[in-house]
Amino acid sequence: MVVPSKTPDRKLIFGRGTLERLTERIRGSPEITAVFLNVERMAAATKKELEAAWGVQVFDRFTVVLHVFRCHARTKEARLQVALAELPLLRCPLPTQGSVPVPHGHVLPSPEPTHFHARSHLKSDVAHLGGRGGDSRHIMGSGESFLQVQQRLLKDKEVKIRKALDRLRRKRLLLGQQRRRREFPVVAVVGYTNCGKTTLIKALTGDATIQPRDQLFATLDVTAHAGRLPSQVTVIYMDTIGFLSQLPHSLVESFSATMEDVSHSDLIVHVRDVSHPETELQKASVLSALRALRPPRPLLDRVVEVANKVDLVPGYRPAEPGAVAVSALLGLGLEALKARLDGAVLRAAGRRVLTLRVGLTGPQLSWLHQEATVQAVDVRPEAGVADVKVIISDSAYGRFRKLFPG
Ligand SMILES: Nc1nc2c(ncn2[C@@H]2O[C@H](COP(=O)(O)OP(=O)(O)OP(=O)(O)O)[C@@H](O)[C@H]2O)c(=O)[nH]1
Ligand SMILES: [Mg+2]
Repeated sequence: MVVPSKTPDRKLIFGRGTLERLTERIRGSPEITAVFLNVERMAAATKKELEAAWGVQVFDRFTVVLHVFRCHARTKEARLQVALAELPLLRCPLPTQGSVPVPHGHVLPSPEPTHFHARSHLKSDVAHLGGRGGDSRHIMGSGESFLQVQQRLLKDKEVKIRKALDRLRRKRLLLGQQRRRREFPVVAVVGYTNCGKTTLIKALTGDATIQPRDQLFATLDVTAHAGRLPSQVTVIYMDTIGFLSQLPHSLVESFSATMEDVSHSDLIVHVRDVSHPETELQKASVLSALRALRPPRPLLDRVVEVANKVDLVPGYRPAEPGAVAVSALLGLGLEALKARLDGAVLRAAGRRVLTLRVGLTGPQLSWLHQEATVQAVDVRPEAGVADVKVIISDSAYGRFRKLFPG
């Protein structure tokens, strides 16, 4: 049964007739224990009204995604980001069962800084104040209404969370700088949630500690894993949070700090689940979210497209010319991908892999050993030359040509 809906920010999501049909269907189906409405946000009043009419809990995208995020948040940063995203939920008047009148001279409990399960704790902070949600009664002596106190507590909490996030962000920035100083190129692996980013990184690095899972938003923290490319260059793969189309705005904002890392990477790899019926839509949604991060132009122009899960699509051929088809799970196409990454990473770093023919008696060979990374030397004594495979920066190559013309 497909029914038309109005825009989510209007108080009514359904027309009267549709609502009646839905109510009849839901009330008549005891197996329905909850209803998910595919709208970004529902007004608190709408939610209450629908729950009263249907007798089951009703969820929107925001609450479901937030719940998934909360279940998967492991690091302090992820938990803080979830807490920050949760705050708008608390801004609606809170339910008030069991609240007590304000005792004379009651001192406001200050919000507990280490608790970030915002809803329950804040609810109890505020419940101490008593009164009905939205009540404009003044609290003795303070000159503030219930609503004002509630807003102030929430604001305090927000400031605290933002400060804590900021501290973590600065720490991460420092780590990023250290990483850059060590000069390992960073490859950011991005894609729609559940497309196989974590599985791919596991396959590329052989890191046995990585755990891909068949869940949305299994990865909620940016993690780094070292791997080696055929040119022997070591790169850091960055596993990132999956994208989801129409992700609620406040969630996007909360997690944008994490995604800043993507803008600071040397190369972006975009993984797609080509077995998914909505793979094209997912691609469009990821690319537009990526553009919104405003990464440097060259980074965006060099995105390597990976078509994953080809094992599920017999006879798959990538539609776009540059895409590399792989099965991260079965390990298909990984060598071709590594070769592509090798070229792209070196190009991003202003380096290239070249095979140069040099004379055995001249100074070129020792010059190359000094100024470039020599990977292989193939000596041809009969011709008095050697073919030298090197990774060389564009500028060093320019000097080489100048010093040893011809
Ligand atoms: N058949 C098949 N399944 C795959 C392939 N790659 C990944 N999967 C499965 O897809 C599911 C999601 O994989 P993950 O690697 O966790 O996906 P992710 O993109 O990291 O997901 P999030 O972290 O939630 O955004 C897992 O069940 C994987 O086993 C593949 O090439 N073929
Ligand atoms: Mg993952």
